[in-house]
Amino acid sequence: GCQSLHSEPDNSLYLQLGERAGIANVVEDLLYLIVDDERINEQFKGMDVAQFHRNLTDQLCELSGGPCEYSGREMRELHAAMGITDTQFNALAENLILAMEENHVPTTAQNRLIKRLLPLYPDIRHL
Ligand code: HEM
Repeated sequence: GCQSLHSEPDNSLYLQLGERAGIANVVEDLLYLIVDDERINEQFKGMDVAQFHRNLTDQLCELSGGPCEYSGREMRELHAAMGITDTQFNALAENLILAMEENHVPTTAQNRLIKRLLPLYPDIRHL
């Protein structure tokens, strides 16, 4: 009841994901899945793996209500030239779900994170 009167940010998803350390593990496993996935691995050739890991971890931390600030480039600016197809977008989402499964993230939390990523779709897919 009284809780809703305070404007505390909701960090329950962040906690379900295991905080920043848990998210970092998910992103690491996501990277292995990307490398093995013929649908998308060509796009990722030559990227800075450490920077990608740090920035995506910060982004998912922030999006889940955690105390992080994404400091990478805008989604549209990053992905505009890549010509990303719907199939490729879905492949990445699928790999993220698999990486969360591997880290025993509850299905409800998986769904909540995917839901928060969907608004980024228009900025990521081929424009
Ligand atoms: C929900 C979907 C996605 C999210 C949230 C996302 C997020 C990000 C973030 C945060 C970065 C910055 C990492 C850095 O600074 O290096 C990034 C870079 C990148 N993304 Fe995505 N991305 C998504 C979908 C995709 C898809 C579907 C592809 C290709 C199939 C893709 C290809 C790349 C590549 C190649 C980079 C590295 C760019 C570079 O180093 O210049 N992304 N993405």
